[in-house]
Amino acid sequence: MVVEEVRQSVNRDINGAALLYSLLNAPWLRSLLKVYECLQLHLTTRPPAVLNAALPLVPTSPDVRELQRLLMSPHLQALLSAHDMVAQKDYEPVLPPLPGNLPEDEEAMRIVCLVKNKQPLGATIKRNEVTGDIVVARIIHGGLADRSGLLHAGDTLVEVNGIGVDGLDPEEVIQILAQSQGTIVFKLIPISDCPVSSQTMLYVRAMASYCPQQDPAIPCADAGVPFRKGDILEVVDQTDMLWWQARKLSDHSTCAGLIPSSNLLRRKQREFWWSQPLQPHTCMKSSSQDDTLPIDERCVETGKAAWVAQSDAGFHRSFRLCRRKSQSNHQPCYVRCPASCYSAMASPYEEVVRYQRHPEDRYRLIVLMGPSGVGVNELRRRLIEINPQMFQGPVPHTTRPPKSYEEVGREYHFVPRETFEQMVYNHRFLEFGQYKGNWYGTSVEAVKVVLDSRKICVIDLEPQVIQGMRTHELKPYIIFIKPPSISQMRQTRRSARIVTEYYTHRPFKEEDLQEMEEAARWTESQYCQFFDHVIVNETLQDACVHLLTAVRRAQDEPQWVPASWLRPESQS
Ligand SMILES: Nc1ncnc2c1ncn2[C@@H]1O[C@H](COP(=O)(O)OP(=O)(O)OP(=O)(O)O)[C@@H](O)[C@H]1O
Repeated sequence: MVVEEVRQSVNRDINGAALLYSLLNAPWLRSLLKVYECLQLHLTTRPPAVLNAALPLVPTSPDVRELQRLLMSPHLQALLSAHDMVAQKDYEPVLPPLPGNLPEDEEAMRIVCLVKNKQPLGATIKRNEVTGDIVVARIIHGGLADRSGLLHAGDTLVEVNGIGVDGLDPEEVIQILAQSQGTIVFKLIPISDCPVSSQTMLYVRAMASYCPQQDPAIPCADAGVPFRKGDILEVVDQTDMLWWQARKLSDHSTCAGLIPSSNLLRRKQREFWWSQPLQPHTCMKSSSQDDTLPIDERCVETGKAAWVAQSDAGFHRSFRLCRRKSQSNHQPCYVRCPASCYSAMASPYEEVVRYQRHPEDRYRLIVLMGPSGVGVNELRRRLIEINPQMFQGPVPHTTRPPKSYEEVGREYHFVPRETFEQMVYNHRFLEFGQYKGNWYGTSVEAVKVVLDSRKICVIDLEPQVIQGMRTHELKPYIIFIKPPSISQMRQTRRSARIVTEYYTHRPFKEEDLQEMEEAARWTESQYCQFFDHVIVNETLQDACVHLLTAVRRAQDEPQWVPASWLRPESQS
């Protein structure tokens, strides 16, 4: 502009010196030059802080330099720019204008507009039995209505999308809601005392399965959360005595749903149990009644050759009850027992917490379980063989006299019968049984000895003993070894040998495979809630790798465990 002005002045033949003088004296040019000088100065020297509060912002401070660096980093710049984009966005659709015919007592009314997207509304309604009004019964945690913060349980509906709900059934109101597209406009009388939400953050493991679609008592089946035994649930609201709100951890859903409260589920379990035909609980029968059955000494004895050879490696063929039934007419107890003869009725939800073993803590006990013949012993043996310095089995107790090649405390702890009985009386055995007049058992102390020696104790147990061994002392990590499909077993078990009742090894027969599959299915249906991990034993090599990985995870990664294990006063 200056140049242009001078050019025009020259064209008009005006005294150039006078013009230049007046130009340089022009206040705007002087100001401009001052600004320029200041900028030049600040390029070389940093400005001092004007206020004391601004002192920490002087760029020489390392904090400020770091902040500057952080703010300049591309991902933060991207975040800020994303924020700006969102902040400037005009949201669609535009809500309709408020209805003109607002009632006189508009103070008591509230107009709520919600934009319906693909999610359900997340609220249930019911009729107030006394007044006949349609009221909001429940707001589902994390749902559309909850996130709006505008609807509350107890609000009385007056209109939905301009249609008065007076005299309508809740089902008819639901129809209006279901048919509405885009926005839903509620006219409602808000509840006077908005109840304080009693949101809890409780994690539980379901000990029973639940299907809302099959429960006629649930207030709204669509709002129900189906779950299976063993699922971890995050309970977010226990306000209602009967229906809690929870979400399944595996669902990654933000919206919760309805689950029966602990008391209600227990009641449902009991009702289900009583509705079942009466069946004898053969699993409760004392094993000592029949000396030929309770313990199959083949399980204890047949591994003898391998055992002695490998005892340096710390491997014992473990002691187990009733692994392979004899040729008697006894049915295995699982055929007769109703599914509900276990503890789910006592506490259908088990409170759980995330537990990560501290490197200084004892290792968690590793428990392998599986139907007879599936390969539990084989996998245990291989695991110990891989690293005998790390893995070890507990030494069992017996009342039988030692054999010539046996060493006290190596193969067995040989104890008198009275001692054994005293140990039984004091609940010192995880598992015990009798065979041919002698008692055998695996004691808690034997397991603790291994754990105290900073080794990982690997043991195989029958599922019936799960309840008793789930203690904070042992913190067992239970791995279920599952058979693959029968056709895969036919392939993989071609050269495998099954231990039979006559001290012999013979090839697997078709009925062995079927029995194994059936037993696995039954065990899983009854006990899957206790399984921390399941390994399908198709090929031994793969199963071994999976087992090693699972054992490492159990010791080094966070796992869900019963909350009672971590309470110091726990007597679990
Ligand atoms: N994945 C597999 N592939 C081939 N053979 C296998 C596999 N797993 C196990 N076996 C073989 O099957 C036979 C039975 O295994 P194992 O003795 O470990 O069974 P178990 O589960 O301990 O049952 P039990 O206590 O009744 O003996 C063994 O000969 C074993 O080597």
